[in-house]
Amino acid sequence: MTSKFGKVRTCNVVPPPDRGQAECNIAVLGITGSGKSALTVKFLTKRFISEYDPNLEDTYTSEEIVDQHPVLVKIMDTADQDGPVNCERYLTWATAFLVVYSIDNRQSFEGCQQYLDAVTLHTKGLQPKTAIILVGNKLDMERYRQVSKSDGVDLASRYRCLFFEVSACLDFTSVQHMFYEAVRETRREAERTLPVRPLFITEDKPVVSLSSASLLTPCFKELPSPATAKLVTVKSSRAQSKRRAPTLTLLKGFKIF
Ligand SMILES: Nc1nc2c(ncn2[C@@H]2O[C@H](COP(=O)(O)OP(=O)(O)OP(=O)(O)O)[C@@H](O)[C@H]2O)c(=O)[nH]1
Repeated sequence: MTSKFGKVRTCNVVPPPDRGQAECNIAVLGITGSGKSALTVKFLTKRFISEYDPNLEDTYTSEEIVDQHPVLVKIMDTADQDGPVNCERYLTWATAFLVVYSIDNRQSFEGCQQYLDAVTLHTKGLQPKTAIILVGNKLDMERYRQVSKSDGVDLASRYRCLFFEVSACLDFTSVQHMFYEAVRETRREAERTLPVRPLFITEDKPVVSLSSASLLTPCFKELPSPATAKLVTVKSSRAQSKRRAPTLTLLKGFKIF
């Protein structure tokens, strides 16, 4: 078929996105002491914080560029004292979950299952699917390891989720990669579930870019303009009744290496 634009053919492509703000809400879960705060802070600041208030539960917002596309990453560093009991606050909020255990603590690994159960039960049948990542933290504690890597792999495959072993006190890149994978998984799922409808496009020049960030849904849309600097903000979720310290003491009360 020809037209005044040249040769035309019918293709199935994803419709152009609406231009809004790309967001990815990541909830970090796991039993106390597994390293949720340390991983969150490492990702946000590239630093390892060794002392913290275990009762804090905060949500952080950071402007990131993932695969050349800007995204507002929101991270809820949860503080469940009794496992996933009152977990509606993050189950309904998150588009991705990091379920963290410590490789030197078998109990923390066993504790992961209740989080994985809660998340998979809540997200069952949801479209787009929710990204879930199992994280074995404290990789630097190899000599005290109580959870083998294959145990982690097996658990992850049982719940069909991604799996990483990292350390909050070693290299930043692998921690960043893990958070970025949560963003990518959310993106991929958003793309996968977009309705496909036929469009006419010319063969002479591309009309619609099929780059990953151009295929976005309302839960994951593009930022209007690229972010130039990393901006991290902190917001109290006020979800945790045991919360004691004010949010903005985040970096004041910590030892930073
Ligand atoms: N060696 C080592 N220690 C870590 C690592 N990550 C965290 N820690 C330490 O483990 C302890 C618990 O870390 P947190 O990040 O506070 O753990 P959490 O899961 O947030 O704990 P809650 O806030 O109580 O829920 C702290 O003393 C951290 O310094 C790690 O990768 N390696």
